[in-house]
Amino acid sequence: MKNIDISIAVVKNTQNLFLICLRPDHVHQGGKWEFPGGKIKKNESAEQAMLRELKEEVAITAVDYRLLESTFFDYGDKQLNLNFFLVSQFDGEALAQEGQRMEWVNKAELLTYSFPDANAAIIKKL
Ligand SMILES: Nc1nc2c([nH]c(=O)n2[C@H]2C[C@H](O)[C@@H](COP(=O)(O)OP(=O)(O)OP(=O)(O)O)O2)c(=O)[nH]1
Ligand SMILES: [Mg+2]
Repeated sequence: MKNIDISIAVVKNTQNLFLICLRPDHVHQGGKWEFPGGKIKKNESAEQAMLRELKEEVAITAVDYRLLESTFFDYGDKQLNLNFFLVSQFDGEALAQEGQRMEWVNKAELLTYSFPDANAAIIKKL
């Protein structure tokens, strides 16, 4: 099976809080918390996908951002290439667009939430 390309936005606000959302139960890695993001579409760059997913899922526009890490992770049922961006400035107010639970949490709180295994390394580095 082909690897699936994913873009993820780690959004940090001016109070050093991170934006996280709860994945619905029925999806891959359901019931885990996540950073907004999703699959990169055909003919789209990792950056474009990150910008699109942020708008679609939480209605904000990234202004200042950089690629933190691109990494491969094998879940057994799915193989992913994940591109993690750190968004340090954005326009708009984050609002969950898909009815998902959404929270702003500090670094210490972040460590107490359950994330997909692919996130462990990046969360340690934040
Ligand atoms: N959004 C997000 N996905 C993550 C994270 N960590 C992680 O392993 N994943 C995995 C879970 C999924 O297999 C994949 C993301 O796909 P997704 O379900 O969000 O895709 P999407 O937004 O395009 O959703 P859809 O339109 O296909 O329903 O990456 C994370 O922090 N955020
Ligand atoms: Mg998504």
